[in-house]
Amino acid sequence: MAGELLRIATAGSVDDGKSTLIGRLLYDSKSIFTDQLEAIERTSASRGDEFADLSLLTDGLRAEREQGITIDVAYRYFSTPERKFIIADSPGHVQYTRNMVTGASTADLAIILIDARKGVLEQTRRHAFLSSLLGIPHLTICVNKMDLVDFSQERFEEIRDEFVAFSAKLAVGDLTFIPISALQGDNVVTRSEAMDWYEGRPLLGHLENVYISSDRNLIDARFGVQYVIRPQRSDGLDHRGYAGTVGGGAFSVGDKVVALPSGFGTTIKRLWGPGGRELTEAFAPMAISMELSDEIDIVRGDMIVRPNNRPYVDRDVDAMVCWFSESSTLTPGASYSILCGTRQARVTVSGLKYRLDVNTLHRDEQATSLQLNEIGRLTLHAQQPLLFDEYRRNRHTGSFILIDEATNATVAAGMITGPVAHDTNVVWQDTKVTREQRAYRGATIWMTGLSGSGKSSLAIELERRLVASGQPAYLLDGDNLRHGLNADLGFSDDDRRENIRRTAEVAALFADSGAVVLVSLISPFEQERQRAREIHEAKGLPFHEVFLDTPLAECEARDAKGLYAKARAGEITQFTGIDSPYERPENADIVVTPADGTPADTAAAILRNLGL
Ligand SMILES: Nc1ncnc2c1ncn2[C@@H]1O[C@H](COP(=O)(O)OS(=O)(=O)O)[C@@H](OP(=O)(O)O)[C@H]1O
Ligand SMILES: Nc1ncnc2c1ncn2[C@@H]1O[C@H](COP(=O)(O)OP(=O)(O)O)[C@@H](O)[C@H]1O
Repeated sequence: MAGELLRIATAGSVDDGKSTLIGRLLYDSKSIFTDQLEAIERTSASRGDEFADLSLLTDGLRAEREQGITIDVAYRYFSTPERKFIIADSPGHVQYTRNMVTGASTADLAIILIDARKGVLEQTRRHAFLSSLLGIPHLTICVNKMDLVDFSQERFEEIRDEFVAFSAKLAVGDLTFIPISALQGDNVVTRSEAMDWYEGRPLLGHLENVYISSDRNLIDARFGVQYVIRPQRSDGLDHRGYAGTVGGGAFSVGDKVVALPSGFGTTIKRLWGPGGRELTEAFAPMAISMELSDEIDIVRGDMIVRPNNRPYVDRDVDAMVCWFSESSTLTPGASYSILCGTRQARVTVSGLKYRLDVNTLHRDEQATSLQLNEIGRLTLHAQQPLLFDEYRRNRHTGSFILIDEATNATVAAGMITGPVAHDTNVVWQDTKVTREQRAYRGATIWMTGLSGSGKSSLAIELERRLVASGQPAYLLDGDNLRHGLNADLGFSDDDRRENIRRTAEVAALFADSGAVVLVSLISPFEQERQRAREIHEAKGLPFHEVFLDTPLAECEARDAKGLYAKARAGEITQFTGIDSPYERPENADIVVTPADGTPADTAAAILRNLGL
């Protein structure tokens, strides 16, 4: 735990004693330079104050830093033998929401100050709501100025109970209450003798011990490409690499990865950490660079992930947004540039669902715009697919900013709720006939492989044999579906995904009716094949994935349709295996190679194998 970094956000109004508290933490943990300290003591003494006014320290520093900074969040650093700390101090004045959203979005813990005399105020509720919206895992409520209420346990408990009653409505993770006097130092760094009824740790002890390791998302490996490093012979580092920040999980040398949105698969060859140190493993939130085993086309804004754990790749997102701009308002139909991870795209506000009153949590569904500091739920439509997770799952890959293209100003920060949910007014209609009552039990046999790998030949043979044996069977061939159901789709990655999705849905309907469905579709993407399986399994239908593992060279030599020749000549583009990816199945139920013989031989073996 030693040396682990804790990011702290503070919230409170000017009078709550926030600056004094921060000053006290710095002062008592001996992180203030002596000369600065003396100056403060002199000023305080000249004012006749009994205690050194520590707010002078942070306020002074802030004033210096603020020049030219539009969003004024001051960061203070200090450390103890246990931990390192960064405090983002967002001023409590009118810009509170914007500042807090900016300063607190990466915080592990938020400190909310309550004046013991005043109790829970509207702004306390607002700060608690923002902390919960920002997904800050730990919330520490410091009931300050306890010296002014005679260190009363009763008053402390009254405030605590009131806050707990309110926060029950919010998604607050870990909640801690500490009675303090920032001015006199009670329960800040050392235990208060005046409040022996309080049995918990003082604030600093709490900050040193709060358990944060399990807050990080260690499961979803995410690496957004920030820069492409090109080979430069002069510096000896003659390689192509990708630099960025690990936004979740961990990556090791040798890991299988895919680059999104292209879907090209490869492995990690080398990793470097800060200062060019070579690593065997890198994890969030390290800034690293990565070299891959294959020269694949990756650009800034792409994301490197594991094949079996991918973010959403979608053009439509549903999000909570905080509007930052003083000079403009957010209205549906307006377009902005979105920066989501390292990816930049053009988006249009496709809908404003409601504006949220942060004080009452009331949702105004009649709202038609968002003004400065207002928060709303909306949908965005991007011109290119975005790569994202839900904010509550990953704060790094689930957040974004909106930029005004005309002024280049950041006008909003957003937290992604998820991809846009489809029409929720549609209810599943159950029918009266159960699968058991039908004469035949259906299933889907899904053939995947390169063009020319033998999918259609095998599927035709399977269908012929099944029908001959009296089993209803039906062939869904990619080429044929593209003449009708999928006539609107081309061969872009997105269109192929939609092609696979539709075909999987139709296959599941046929299978549900009792037919054995033979699907013959290149279906180049692992995630969509997996989705096809899930669509079947959700309905209790057997799904068998058959991978026609015919080498590209062999498919190209066959070239029954002359398409490879055309693709090589550049007459057709996005051709699978040539300039469009094919992700080899990781979990196929059956793998067929040319050595297995004719389609008739293979069909017979498969039917035997499946007991059909
Ligand atoms: N650019 C490009 N890439 C791949 N295939 C192409 C392309 N253009 C046309 N064709 C022909 O379309 C057939 C593939 O369609 P699918 O629906 O199976 O493809 S996919 O699953 O959506 O990737 C495929 O049929 P098969 O050869 O039977 O696989 C091709 O004949
Ligand atoms: N097992 C096999 N051995 C040799 N050639 C085959 C085999 N299966 C298919 N072929 C031939 O390969 C070509 C492409 O087959 P096809 O079934 O149309 O593939 P796909 O549907 O995957 O594009 C055809 O000329 C076909 O006769």
